[in-house]
Amino acid sequence: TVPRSKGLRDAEHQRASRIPSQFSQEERVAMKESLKGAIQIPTVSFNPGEFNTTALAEFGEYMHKVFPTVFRTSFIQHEVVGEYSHLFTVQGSDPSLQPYMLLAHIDVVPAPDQGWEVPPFSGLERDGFIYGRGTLDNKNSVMAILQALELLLIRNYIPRRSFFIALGHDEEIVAPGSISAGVRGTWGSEDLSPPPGKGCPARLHVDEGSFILDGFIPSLKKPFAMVSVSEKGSLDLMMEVNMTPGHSSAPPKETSIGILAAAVSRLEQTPMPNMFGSGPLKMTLQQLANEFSFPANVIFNNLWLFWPLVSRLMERDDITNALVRTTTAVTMFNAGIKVNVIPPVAQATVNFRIHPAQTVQEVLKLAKDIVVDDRVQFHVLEAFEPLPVSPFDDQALGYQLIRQTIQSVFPEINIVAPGICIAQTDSRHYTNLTTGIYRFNPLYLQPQDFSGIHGINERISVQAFETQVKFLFEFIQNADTEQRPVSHLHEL
Ligand SMILES: CCCCCCCC/C=C\CCCCCCCC(=O)N[C@@H](CCC(N)=O)C(=O)O
Ligand SMILES: [Zn+2]
Ligand SMILES: [Zn+2]
Repeated sequence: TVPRSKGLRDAEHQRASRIPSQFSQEERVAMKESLKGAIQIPTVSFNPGEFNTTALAEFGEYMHKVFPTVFRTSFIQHEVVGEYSHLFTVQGSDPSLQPYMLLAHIDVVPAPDQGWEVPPFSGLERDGFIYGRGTLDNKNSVMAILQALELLLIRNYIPRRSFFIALGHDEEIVAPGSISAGVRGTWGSEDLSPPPGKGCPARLHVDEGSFILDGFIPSLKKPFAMVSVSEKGSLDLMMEVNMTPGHSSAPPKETSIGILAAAVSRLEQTPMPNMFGSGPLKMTLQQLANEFSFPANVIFNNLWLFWPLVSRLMERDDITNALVRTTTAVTMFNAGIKVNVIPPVAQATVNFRIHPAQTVQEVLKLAKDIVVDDRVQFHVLEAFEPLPVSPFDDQALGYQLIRQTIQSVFPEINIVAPGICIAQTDSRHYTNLTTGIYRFNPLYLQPQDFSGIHGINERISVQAFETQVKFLFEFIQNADTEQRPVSHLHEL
């Protein structure tokens, strides 16, 4: 008999053992209640080393409670890393298949009650939405990943391809990241080659960092899925002015506050150069070109001619502006000790998000050239370069797995395009592990929803969360493909 081709056997195997992503009403109610419970635990991270450790510990116990099958399955190893991060190793039946990693984070940014329609840690459901800090960034992913795995295990699923689930507790802190440090600790130090029996380090990461984008570009009526294949760099710059304090009844021409305020104002009034045309954005727009209505479709199909117009139009909106340049955000200003004392010191912190066409050093020099005042001292608090672009061609197995799952779970979406994450994610800590780092949250995002991320009234629809669980339920099974990276195939 003629042996079946591996591909055919693989497809047949996939179909034969496929578990349909259909959930009972009881399971659907349980999953949304589990998310609500997660939101109610205030796992806030404030500054390096400043976390709500009580809440983080409570969250660890909560996961055991709502996902019992995950924790009692023999081929799943659970490790606590850095006291409050969690690393799950799900051992597949075919150790020859390179594993992948699903990333999410447990911690959330603070959320003062002010402006919220419901208390930010209530997890209340209103009009089909679950409200709360972390519903989009990023407890939805934490809970969806574990929920999908729990539902698969209940249905006697055994993965063929191993995978890791890394749930960090300090993603919102701009710092080395405990879970990635913990992964290094688990798998070995620098080269991240694991000790024997630990399996290969992951070759594909899926993390937060993009969505199915709906309504972000005028004249693009249809939503499209943008998979972030890179992310911007970041520079946290503290500027400081020191002066001799004194009695405010005889003030100098300029105080430290006045000098620094003028410097900060110059930075705000002098945007960094528009870098449109370099980086993933142009690829994103070229893939979208035919989705635009006339005359936009002509413009986006001829960016060689119309790029000056497009780059100017993208500057008008804060979010698309973030795609074409390094952004400058003055986020902190501290000065003054008393109303009748000349302030001895003024400090301001500026958060730059660096466009992939620039480097930390270039931005630092540009900032100094804009400030042009030797009385202003520059202190770099934290900085990292824009990330490399992950492969997204037809041979990039990781990207294609995501695309395949998007098309099966969101059949109405006919464009999946590579893009760049305008924010940062923990995935940057894994660049020495793999080139296959992708950022995608399988849910629709509209501009008004984006304002909830780190803002007020962050919320996710019950339907969107259920679909996110479905996506992961499908993705984990899709990853069981036997396809292996061969010479012309990128590693996972
Ligand atoms: C051409 C199409 C238009 C594209 C519009 C993009 C819309 C925005 C989409 C996604 C943005 C991602 C936001 C979610 C991820 C945020 C992750 C986060 O908050 N990270 C923090 C932590 C930083 C760190 N760990 O160092 C941050 O970025 O500050
Ligand atoms: Zn996040
Ligand atoms: Zn965040």
